[in-house]
Amino acid sequence: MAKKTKNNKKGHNSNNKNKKKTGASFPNKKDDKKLLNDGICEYEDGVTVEELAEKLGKTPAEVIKVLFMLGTMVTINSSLNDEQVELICLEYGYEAKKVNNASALNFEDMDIVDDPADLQPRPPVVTIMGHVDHGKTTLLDHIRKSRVAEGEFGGITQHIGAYQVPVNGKKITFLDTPGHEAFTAMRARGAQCTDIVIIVVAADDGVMPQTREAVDHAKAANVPIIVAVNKIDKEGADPDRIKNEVSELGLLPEDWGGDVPYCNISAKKGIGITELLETVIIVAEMAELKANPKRLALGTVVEGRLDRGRGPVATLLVQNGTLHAGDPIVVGSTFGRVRQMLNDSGRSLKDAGPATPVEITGLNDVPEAGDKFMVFPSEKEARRIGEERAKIKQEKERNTSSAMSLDDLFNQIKEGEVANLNVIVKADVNGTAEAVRSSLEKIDIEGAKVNVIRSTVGAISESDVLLASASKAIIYGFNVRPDANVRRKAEEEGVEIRLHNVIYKMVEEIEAAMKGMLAPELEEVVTGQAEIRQIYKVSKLGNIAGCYVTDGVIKRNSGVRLIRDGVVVYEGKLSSLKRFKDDAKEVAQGFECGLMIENFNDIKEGDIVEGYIMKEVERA
Ligand SMILES: Nc1nc2c(ncn2[C@@H]2O[C@H](COP(=O)(O)OP(=O)(O)OP(=O)(O)O)[C@@H](O)[C@H]2O)c(=O)[nH]1
Repeated sequence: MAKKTKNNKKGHNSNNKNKKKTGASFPNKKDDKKLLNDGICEYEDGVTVEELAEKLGKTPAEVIKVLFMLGTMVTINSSLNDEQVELICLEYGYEAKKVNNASALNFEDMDIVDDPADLQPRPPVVTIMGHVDHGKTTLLDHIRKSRVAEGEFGGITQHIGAYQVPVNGKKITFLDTPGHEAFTAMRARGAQCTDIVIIVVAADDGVMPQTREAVDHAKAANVPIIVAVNKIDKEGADPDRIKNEVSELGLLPEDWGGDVPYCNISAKKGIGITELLETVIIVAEMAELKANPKRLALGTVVEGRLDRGRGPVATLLVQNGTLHAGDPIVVGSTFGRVRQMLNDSGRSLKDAGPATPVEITGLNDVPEAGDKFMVFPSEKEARRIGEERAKIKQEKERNTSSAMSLDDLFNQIKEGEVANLNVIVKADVNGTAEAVRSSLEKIDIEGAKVNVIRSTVGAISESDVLLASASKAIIYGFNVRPDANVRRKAEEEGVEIRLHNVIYKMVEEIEAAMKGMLAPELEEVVTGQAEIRQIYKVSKLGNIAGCYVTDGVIKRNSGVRLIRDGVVVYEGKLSSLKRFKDDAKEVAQGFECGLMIENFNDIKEGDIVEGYIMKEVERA
């Protein structure tokens, strides 16, 4: 993002409702002046006397007088029509130019083009990711504390969700929530704040599932990666082995001819941290990160919370421009005036330039992490746009749309919108995951290809759903299932999960979708889940599962599958379902039951029995 800051959030179609009256023009004071100097006065539909007067540097009374002289009576709050605006502008020697005001309302989607002369280098924003217990928090804490020792920043650090450290006269901004969940949740909301990702891998452990996930997420976000091999102080630590393992994830070390820097560190003992930070600076310099400190600020919410005493509090990361105390601001669908602005040492600030994290108060409501913010020239305008956005948000929430579904696919291919279908594959065993990946990657229909962004072994997790949502991907589960929470999350995010157990059928399904020939769909409806709590061995019959229905209902005649640790162990039918001694047609949530699965005896306590029926559904 060197010369042009563009947040191109696809799929965020401009909505007619967004084109309603929003008041004065695009909020860049400097540009406003320039436009006036060039002899042009930009205005929007519905501009009021007061707003136009402000733009022209006149008092409302002067503007009212001009119209009065021309025979029209208006008040300070009257909206002006095009002819009236033109007459007033003419009077003061300007040409009136009407601009579409939808852009100010959808400021996330605006092309922000800065004059190259205004651009200045800015600090990088860094996120630390890696497997559980590999030392992310220890590393973040160590870096945070070390800067206190440097004395430059001083004071006690506050946890506001992000902090800055000085390194050789430059600064680095760290986002303080380690792990890829937060990172992906932000990305899913269209917020791309991270410039560099540090992947932490423990030298005594090596590449683990979440290491892979973190690498997938960083790659999907297309940001430079630095690998920090941590815990090198530990006995048995073998940094070279780790380097080998990590490089197999497609992160070829610099000293092996690749472009990924590796740093050996001990977050606990503070070994190698200086080198790591210096590496961040070098990578940042290569990325030529720049911003325009002169424009009105815009950026992203890192955290939002309600403080009892102070009201809504938000941590904002300024990504371009400079935020000033007192600025009128729209944050997501909230608005206000920056009342109090604190840095990560709890110090009050008047101004905050690009890549600075600040905690502010003064908003009318609590925004969400990942929301975008933008400063506007007047509080009135901020209020109007904030209120309009809140209305639109409510409407959107009422008709949630899906991230991507097979049904959408053909239409989008036809319209040339989709060149690649992003897919996440989760499978029960490694061989299958690989086989599925390679079969899918061979599909090529009408130039549209399948792009497998993740293919791993294990149950479908919330992290998969978030990655799918962020990358508009479909999740394919191969002999694995999402649990009830994950299914709910997928519904919330509008992510489609397809479950299969035969590879060629899955390939056929995708090909059919791409060609627009999906057969009437049989949709599986999960009726409920029961947990096996006890096993009764009956010599003549086999194993009876003593279950507790945890969700929905288990029906006698439905299909069932046995799930162990998220993996489907068996699929079949029930051979009996009983409540106490009596046969039951169905048993509902909160009740106990005894059941047997036809031709299957290998049940264990803690296994989940999932009941499902197949229902034919019309395609949209
Ligand atoms: N010996 C040694 N131990 C370390 C080092 N870094 C972290 N640890 C220890 O490893 C454990 C896990 O560290 P955390 O920083 O909590 O790991 P994390 O990656 O943030 O873990 P989660 O927040 O659970 O994902 C703690 O007991 C740390 O003290 C290191 O460089 N050397």
